[in-house]
Amino acid sequence: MPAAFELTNVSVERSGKALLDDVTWTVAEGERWVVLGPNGAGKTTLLQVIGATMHPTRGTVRILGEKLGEVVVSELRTRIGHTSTKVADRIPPAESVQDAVLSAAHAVSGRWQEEYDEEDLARAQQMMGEWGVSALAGRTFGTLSEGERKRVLIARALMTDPELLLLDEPGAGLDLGAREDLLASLEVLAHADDSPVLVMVSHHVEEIPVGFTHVLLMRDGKVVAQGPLDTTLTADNLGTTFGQRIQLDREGGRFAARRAAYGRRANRSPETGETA
Ligand SMILES: Nc1ncnc2c1ncn2[C@@H]1O[C@H](COP(=O)(O)OP(=O)(O)OP(=O)(O)O)[C@@H](O)[C@H]1O
Repeated sequence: MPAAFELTNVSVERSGKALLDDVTWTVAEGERWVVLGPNGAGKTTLLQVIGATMHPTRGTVRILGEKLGEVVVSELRTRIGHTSTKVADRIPPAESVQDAVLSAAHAVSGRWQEEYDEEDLARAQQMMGEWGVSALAGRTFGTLSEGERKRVLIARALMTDPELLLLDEPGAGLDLGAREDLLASLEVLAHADDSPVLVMVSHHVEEIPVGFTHVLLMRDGKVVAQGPLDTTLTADNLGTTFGQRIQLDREGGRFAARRAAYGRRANRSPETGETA
């Protein structure tokens, strides 16, 4: 499989602080990754580098066959869908949901005088349908609940049929039902053959949709571990990432984690549930 993106010895420094510290990471087409780590680990910074909205201080970044520093980033960004609170903040509260999705076709956050054709409108309506927000098409973005907003942002991110989709904490702020609904939709996306490469940032293993294939664990700007979910998402690796002894359980492809009880062995087999 060709690489969707490739980071080699990437560091990002700001105000003398290493936000990313020597990160090397390759993601191939067809893979679905989750990036986990505590607050301040550098997850959002990492997504900004992959989304071509931040340049590294050191190292090499290749995204969708293009090398950062040698490519017109505005063109590269049209091939990448990105959802985050920053993207949400750029959408005017008075923008209709339909225009919030449609305007992605011109990579603008507020519809103004751009021209949209029938194809654009059909695509926006299809995306709103697939993400369950068609009934909200006429509502203003500023009046949406957090769960509705998250779905509209994903519909918008998929509007341009991107090759790479970056989801920064899509489950944050959602109630149990809204989270489970979103996970079910992401599970469908993860299993679809024509889906883009997916990279999702989260704080919680409970938010990993079934169908995701790989995990990257971060702490203090560094990679703690990376690789296939089955072998890399272990209690030991989570413990190192979050600085605690962790008990990890897995059932039906979903994960659950909590602090390990004192004296208990933290490593529980994800397959059998038995402690090792
Ligand atoms: N411009 C900057 N100057 C200095 N420090 C910064 C700058 N931008 C971010 N940071 C710091 O870099 C660290 C990594 O930030 P980042 O937002 O990438 O972490 P994160 O893992 O996404 O955190 P969270 O889970 O809380 O969203 C944080 O400690 C943050 O305060």
